[in-house]
Amino acid sequence: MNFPDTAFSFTLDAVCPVTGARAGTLHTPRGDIQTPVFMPVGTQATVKAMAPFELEEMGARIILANTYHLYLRPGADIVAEGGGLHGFMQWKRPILTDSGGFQVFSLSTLNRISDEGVWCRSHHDGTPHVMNPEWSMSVQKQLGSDIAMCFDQCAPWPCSREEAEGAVRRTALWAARSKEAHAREWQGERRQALFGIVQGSVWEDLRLRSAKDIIPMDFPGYAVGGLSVGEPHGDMYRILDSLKGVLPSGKPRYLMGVGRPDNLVEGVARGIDMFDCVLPTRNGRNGTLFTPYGAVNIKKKQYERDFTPVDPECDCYACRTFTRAYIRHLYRSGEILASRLCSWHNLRFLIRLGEEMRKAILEGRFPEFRRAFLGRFSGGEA
Ligand SMILES: CNc1nc2c(CCNCc3ccccc3)c3nc(N)[nH]c(=O)c3cc2[nH]1
Ligand SMILES: [Zn+2]
Repeated sequence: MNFPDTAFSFTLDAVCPVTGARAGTLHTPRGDIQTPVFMPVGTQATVKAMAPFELEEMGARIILANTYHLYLRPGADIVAEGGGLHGFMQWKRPILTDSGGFQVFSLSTLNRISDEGVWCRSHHDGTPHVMNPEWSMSVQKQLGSDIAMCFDQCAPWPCSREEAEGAVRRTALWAARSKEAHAREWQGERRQALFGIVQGSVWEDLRLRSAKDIIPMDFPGYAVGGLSVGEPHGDMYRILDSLKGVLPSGKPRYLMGVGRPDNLVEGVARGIDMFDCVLPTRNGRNGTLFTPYGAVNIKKKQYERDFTPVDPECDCYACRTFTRAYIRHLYRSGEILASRLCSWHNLRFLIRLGEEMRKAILEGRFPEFRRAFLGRFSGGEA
C-alpha cells in the first residue's frame, strides 16, 4: 500500500453557524471517516461479541484497540507477526489505538509514576513492566494502527489542583517524547498518524495551559483527555466550551471515553468530531438498550409480551428481525445471542446518531436536531 504525503488529512465539510458543530471527513490510507463519528471499542482486538463483517454491516468506519491490553496479552510481537492488528483481527478499515497510560491506572494492580514513565504490575499475572512514551510508540507501531495516541497522564477525578497541574506538566513532557519516538519509529513513513492529548482536569486555566503546550507540537489531530472520569456532565461541557475556540479548527477533535447518546450530542454541539465508549457493548451485555426515549432494560417483566422492536426507528438487524419479548427471553435464558443482539443494536444506535448529526449539520438544522433529540432522550431509563 503506498502512502502519499497527504496520507492523513481532515476536511471540514460544514460548520453549524449557531453552535459550531462540525461535519468533516478524515482521510486515512485505509479509508475516509465521516464525522461526527462514534468509534466502537475493541479492547482485545475484538469488539465484544461482534464479528468484523457485522461491524461493517452496521456501518462502523473505525474501531479502537488497546496498547496496554494487547502488549500484555497476546503480546505485541504476536500481533505484529499476525500481520499487525488489521491482519490479526481481519479488520480492513482504520483502527485507532490508545497509548496505554490511561489503562495502566484503571487496570494495573500496582503502579508508580515518575517523569520517566509508569512502573506497574500486570493485572493478569503481577509481572512488572515499565510503560513510557518510547514503549507506547514502539508497541503502537507493532500493532500497526492507523491512528496512535500520545502517552499521557490522565488525572483522576476528583483530584487536587496540584495533581491536575502535575498531569498537565507530565503530559506535555511525554507528548514531546512521544512525537520524537514516533518519528524515529516510522522514519518519515506516513503510515500512522499521532494525535496529541490535552489534559487539565476541570480547571479551565490548566486546560488552556495544556492546549498551549500540545498544540504547537503540530499533531494531525487532538484529543480531549481527562474527562468522563466521574466528573459531573456540567463540568465536562464547561471544559469543552473553554477549548472550542482553542483547538485548531482544521484538525479533528476526539473526546476520549464518551459516551452516552446525550453526551455525544452535547459534545458535537461543542465542536467534537470523534468519540469512543465501552457503553454500547458493556450495556449490551447487561440488557440495557439505547432508545430515542432513554435506556430500556430488557430484563423487565413489562417487556414479557412486548412484541415490538427494541427501537422502531432503528434499522439494525436486531430491531428489523426480533421483538423485545424474544430478546428478553434470550437474556433471561442466558443465551449468548442476547448479548450479541443488544450490543449490535447499541453500537448501531450510536453510529447512526453520528450519521444523523452529520446530516443535520450539512442541512443546516443541527440546533433543531439537538433540541428534538434531547427533548425525547432522558439520560436514565426510558
Ligand atoms: C471512559 N472514560 C474515559 N476513557 C478515557 C480514555 C480511554 C479512552 N478509550 C480508549 C480505549 C481504547 C480501546 C479499548 C478501550 C478503551 C483516555 N485515554 C487516554 N489516553 N487519556 C485520557 O485522558 C483518557 C480519558 C478517558 N476517560
Ligand atoms: Zn436497533
